[in-house]
Amino acid sequence: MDKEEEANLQRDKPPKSLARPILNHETSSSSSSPELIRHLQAAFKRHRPLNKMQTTTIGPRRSVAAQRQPSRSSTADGQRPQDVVSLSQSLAANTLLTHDSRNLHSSSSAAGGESTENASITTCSVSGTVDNMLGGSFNQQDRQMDLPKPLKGNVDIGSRNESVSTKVQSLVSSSTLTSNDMEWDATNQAAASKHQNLQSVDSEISLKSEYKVSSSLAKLGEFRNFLNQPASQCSVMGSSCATTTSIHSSSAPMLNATTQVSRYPGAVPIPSQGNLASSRPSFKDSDILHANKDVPLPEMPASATDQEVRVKETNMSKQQQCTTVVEPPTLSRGSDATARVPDDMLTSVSSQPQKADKLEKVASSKGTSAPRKRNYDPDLFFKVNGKLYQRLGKIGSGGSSEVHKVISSDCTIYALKKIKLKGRDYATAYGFCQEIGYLKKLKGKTNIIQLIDYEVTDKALLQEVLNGTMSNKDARVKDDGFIYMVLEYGEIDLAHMLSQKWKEIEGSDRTIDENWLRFYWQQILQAVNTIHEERIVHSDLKPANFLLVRGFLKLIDFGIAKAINSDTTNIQRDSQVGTLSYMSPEAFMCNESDENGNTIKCGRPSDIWSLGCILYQMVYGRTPFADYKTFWAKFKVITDPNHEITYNQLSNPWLVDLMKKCLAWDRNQRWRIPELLQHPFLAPPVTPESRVGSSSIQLLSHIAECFGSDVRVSELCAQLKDRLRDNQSNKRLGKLESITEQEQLQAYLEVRHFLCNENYRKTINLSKPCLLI
Ligand SMILES: Nc1ncnc2c1ncn2[C@@H]1O[C@H](COP(=O)(O)OP(=O)(O)OP(=O)(O)O)[C@@H](O)[C@H]1O
Repeated sequence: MDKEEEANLQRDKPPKSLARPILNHETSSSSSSPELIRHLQAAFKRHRPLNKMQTTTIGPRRSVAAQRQPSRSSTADGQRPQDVVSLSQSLAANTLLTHDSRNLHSSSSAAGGESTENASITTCSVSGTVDNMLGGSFNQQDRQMDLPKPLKGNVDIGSRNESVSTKVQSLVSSSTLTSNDMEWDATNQAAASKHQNLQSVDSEISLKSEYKVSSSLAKLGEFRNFLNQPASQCSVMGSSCATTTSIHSSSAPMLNATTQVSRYPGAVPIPSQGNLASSRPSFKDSDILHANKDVPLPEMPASATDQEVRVKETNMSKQQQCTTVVEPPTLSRGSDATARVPDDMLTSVSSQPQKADKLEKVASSKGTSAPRKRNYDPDLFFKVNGKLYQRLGKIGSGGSSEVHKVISSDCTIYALKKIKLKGRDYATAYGFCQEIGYLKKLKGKTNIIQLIDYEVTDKALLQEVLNGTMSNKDARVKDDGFIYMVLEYGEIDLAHMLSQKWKEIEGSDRTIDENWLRFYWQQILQAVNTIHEERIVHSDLKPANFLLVRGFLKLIDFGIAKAINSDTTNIQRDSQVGTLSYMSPEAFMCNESDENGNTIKCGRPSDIWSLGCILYQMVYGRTPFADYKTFWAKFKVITDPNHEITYNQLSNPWLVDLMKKCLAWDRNQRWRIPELLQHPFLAPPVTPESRVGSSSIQLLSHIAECFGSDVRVSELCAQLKDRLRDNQSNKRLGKLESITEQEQLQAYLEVRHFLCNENYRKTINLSKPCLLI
């Protein structure tokens, strides 16, 4: 943040009563990890000093502003926090590091680097708590956390297009174990697993009270248990990687996961392998979204239906662990082991969950204040519908949520979005919950981030959202209510890609590569087209909301999206929404009356405006209103129909035209996406003449370059170019149109035709024309 912005921030600071409270995020594991272990870990993190791994990012995201009220909003949104994960093992002196591609850009802000770029306004309450105009909330983001110990290896995840390289290597070896208690016997995995579960439960109490090595050992057991239970070998698609995991059980269990960049279109199927595969439905087979509806998943029967009860586990959970006998998977020895463990074996709880839950319900209905106990460490895991997800680090915090990078039991990387409902009014919570509805609707759409699983702990709220009713309007959400969304993982967002791109360009005389621009602009258009076709207006389109997944952009964050009623093309909002720099004039004036007395509404054109701002930022490295720093300055200039946006001259005039088509002040003048996809910038009108002529000319230039030292060749090429440019010649070349798909070949043939001319050849002493071409 530069000084000027800082000054602006100070100036515009909202009164305390209006300031958005800083989200009270759950403490990460780092806060609860034993001090001693931390020191040990630090000693082994040779290349990365501990202090560098922890990033503090100032990043207010969206804010709510009363209409026509000055709003304080600022951000350093582009500052994607470090996504550094350390799966460390102090005891074994091994470290597993996850280095997300975002890490590469962690210190960079979004393109343009404007602190106000992502200052935003969001709907806080459908019922209109817009007075809670929010100022910047500064979320400290700690993307680092330590994982249990007996792991060795390293993870290096990067986005494909941004030098993606993903490699996960983890090794669990008995040699890393220092305690007999923890020693793993491949022939007795079930026993060991049970033993470790007990240890982890026992250790939970000691973890909270005092830092002991033994508690870490328990955690270690817990994590090892977690990883060990799924498939002995699985191919996994998630994020950008295909993961192959094999367990070598000849001497000790060895988990060797290699994750490589791959390009798998579509959602995230997990191919089933092994003799137990049938017991575990793939994502394709089972509609995970039924989890909270009519059809319960076989792998998460009762535990999946009542998270509230589950998190209030009493000592029963311990009992469950003691009484549950989980047969270990039949692992064939050697690297080709293909047995797959059903997910319901993931936690020992799931084998007898109903009984436990019932007992617990009884206990709680009698008012028994049984101490809460889980059979997993909440600092290390999230549990969604009975499935555990290991935390790998915080990816980011939005205005309303925190998003974590997690790994599932089958070694797939996901993003887990957690929204805290406590303290929110019902309507706001309802709005958050609607994101699930939209993502469900968009299931299977390849350019939308896919919802893998979800859980809303307030079942009544979810039911209302799914039913499309809101009878409980005045109620408040239950205490400790959470929404969990397990999402496809995106490696890097467009804001960071742009930032990176502009860093490369800055200081050179290069401009943005047009093909790069076309490639991503087309994907952006297609993603937004997908939602517009589903009658959804996103309302918060910005580079940070496009994530790169396996090389393709996908749209995220439907937190403030709205459905368009079937009898209209617009939506009506109760508050202004969006991110300031990308907000359309009508979004600023939503619900006000225009000069004809009509209510101003937002619809698809509002999204088109935002797309125009994104394109402008891609082209120029800054948004169209970047010079206007404060809310009021932006408001004034964006809502002024006479304001002229500055377009610096570009070599391709179509590009300027395209931006103008999106950024027309009058929303009725803006082009729709199907038109934009046909715009000459993306689909240049090619006449046969220009096609053949230009290709030939290019080829000639190339020839001239190759024979640069030979003046005669240069001269010949120059002559040929003139001939090609000649109208007569072009007309003749146009006759070759029948093979239009082979432009290069045509060009080649044409040039060769000229060079076959003996007179020309003579001038350069060529006996055979093919020597030249
Ligand atoms: N599926 C995902 N994969 C990777 N990162 C993600 C994913 N979903 C969200 N994120 C990261 O977390 C951040 C916050 O997520 P999201 O935008 O969904 O939350 P929000 O509370 O609605 O935030 P905002 O206020 O920015 O709209 C995103 O900017 C993105 O960096």
